[in-house]
Amino acid sequence: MLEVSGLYHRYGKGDGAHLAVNDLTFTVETGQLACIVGPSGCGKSTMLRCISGLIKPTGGNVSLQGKPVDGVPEDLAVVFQDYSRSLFPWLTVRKNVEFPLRWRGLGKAERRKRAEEALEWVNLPNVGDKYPWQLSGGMQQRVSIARALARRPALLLMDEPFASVDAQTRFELEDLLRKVQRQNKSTVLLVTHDIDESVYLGDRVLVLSKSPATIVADLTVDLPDERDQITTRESPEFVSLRAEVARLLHGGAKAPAEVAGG
Ligand SMILES: Nc1ncnc2c1ncn2[C@@H]1O[C@H](COP(=O)(O)OP(=O)(O)OP(=O)(O)O)[C@@H](O)[C@H]1O
Repeated sequence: MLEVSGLYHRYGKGDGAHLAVNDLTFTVETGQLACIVGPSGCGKSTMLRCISGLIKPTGGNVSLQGKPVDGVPEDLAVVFQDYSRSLFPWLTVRKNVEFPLRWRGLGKAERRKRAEEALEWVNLPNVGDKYPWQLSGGMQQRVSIARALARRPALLLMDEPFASVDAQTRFELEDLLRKVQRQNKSTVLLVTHDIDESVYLGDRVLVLSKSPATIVADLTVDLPDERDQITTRESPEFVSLRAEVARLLHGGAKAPAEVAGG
């Protein structure tokens, strides 16, 4: 579904240049929930901006469904951390979810149907007529997720989507995301700096180095598909994987053969 090859990005030129992303190579398969975890400031957002076509990388290639990404692809949706700035406060929740569908040429009835359906997926069937500012932070982020899913994107990119909500809401949103992702067989690439979250959510965890970001490990999360915030997090497999990711993030190297994409 997604192929990233030798991705490299440098901001600026000459003495003031800053290398943010260095030679990233990985793929994400259809229906997979892949998490990328990396230290603060390592270049995660830069990588996502390159993948989403918002910025043109200095080097390397990104392709989605076999087509090179050059500009923002129609088949891609992004959910950002800051839900309060991504929803339009003057539109109702339903209109917010319908909004991107207008540009896909869908008629009014189809837009309405898709918006209602997506709001059901995120357990918000009765808030269509409310405005975003009448909802809690967690509910607003669920609306953002519904808006992204209503487009039925080939790839959903999520940039620290649960970093601005309280711990309890974060757990609820994590479970909701896994449920909806499984149900719709969505392909998701989620970036986080939270080790536990990456292991709990992911089918895979890609670990990034300190700046400039490069991949230090690509780990398969061998946990049961059905996950639970208490029992999964207590399981020996979870604890061991979390320790492995923490070790890698703090500079421990992994054997080259275990690093996907070289
Ligand atoms: N537009 C820009 N111009 C110049 N430098 C930039 C720009 N955007 C980001 N950087 C620099 O590139 C590096 C990586 O930034 P980026 O935001 O991609 O990291 P991040 O891992 O997403 O950070 P965080 O975890 O804090 O969100 C940082 O040193 C940052 O200062």
